[in-house]
Amino acid sequence: MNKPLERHKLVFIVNPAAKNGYCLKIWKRLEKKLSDVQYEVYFTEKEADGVELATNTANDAVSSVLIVAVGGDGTIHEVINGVIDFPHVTIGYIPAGSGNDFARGFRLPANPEKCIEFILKWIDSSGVDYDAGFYELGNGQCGYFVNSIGAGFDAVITKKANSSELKKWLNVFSLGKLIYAFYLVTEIFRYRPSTLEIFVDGKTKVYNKTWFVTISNQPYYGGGMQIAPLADPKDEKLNVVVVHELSRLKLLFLFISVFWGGHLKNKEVDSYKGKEITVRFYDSKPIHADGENIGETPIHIRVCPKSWRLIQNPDKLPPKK
Ligand SMILES: Nc1ncnc2c1ncn2[C@@H]1O[C@H](COP(=O)(O)OP(=O)(O)OP(=O)(O)O)[C@@H](O)[C@H]1O
Repeated sequence: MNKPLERHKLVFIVNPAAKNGYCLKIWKRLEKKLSDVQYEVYFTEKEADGVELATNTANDAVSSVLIVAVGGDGTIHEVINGVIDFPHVTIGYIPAGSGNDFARGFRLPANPEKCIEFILKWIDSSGVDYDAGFYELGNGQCGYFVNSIGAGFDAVITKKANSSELKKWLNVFSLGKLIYAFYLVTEIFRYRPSTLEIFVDGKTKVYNKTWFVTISNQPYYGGGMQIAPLADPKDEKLNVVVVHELSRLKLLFLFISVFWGGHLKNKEVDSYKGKEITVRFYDSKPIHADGENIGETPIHIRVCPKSWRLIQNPDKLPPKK
């Protein structure tokens, strides 16, 4: 007989389309590891299903529930948007997407099988409370993010990558994350940097010829780039990084140094922390939240301290910055 869990009801929300359909194969392998555990599983069928399934699961649960998202950063983004501030919900995550920056930033195992073992090992622990960010666009559209928000050039790259046929082919060889590098090189000659006005906790800063600004809860985005090495999802602040006034060639080199966080040494890169941020470009620019395109600037953002809980190895938390 399947073993009932002590603390939690266990529910999986699987995006079979993540990693261009490879996620479903990953799930079939994971099922074998769950043969003596009681659980429910739901599959997303289209965009935003993850939000609805997570909210319904939280509303239906009579007591503590562990909701495990299986997919990429878009899937965990949707699941957390569905259950933020539900005190009886704990989140688990199994990385089965192309980029998997959430797993990197929150120090979860990169291998899906290792990750399910990890979740089953820590399932009856209390979990760890983390911050999220809340955003609101000029048109009133709003939501939460757990990795980062980016406005400007990086959102252009994300937009291209998300609708790319090439990404499907790269995913066949597990190289899907290279898509960001590809569009970085092709779009750098088209993009026009412009003036950014940013309000952080009551102070205003203006940057000329700005390529992009990111507001991060954890350090990684774009498939392993350490854009905000100082971001800490437990410090009740968000990390702003502005890249401005540099040549196209220097920007290319800067993106290489982003993989180890070396870009912060450049005078054209400004990094600081804040709790409440408004971003306005003189001409409106696209925005992504956790790698999903959400609209255009202006955008207002604030930190939501300790607003969701993650199943985590208490000895291996993201380092304090
Ligand atoms: N059944 C489905 N068919 C098509 N799209 C879906 C389905 N279920 C969810 N989606 C959408 O798939 C999108 C991408 O999912 P996700 O980000 O998890 O995978 P990925 O793009 O492969 O990974 P990553 O974001 O880590 O690169 C999400 O925006 C989600 O709304």
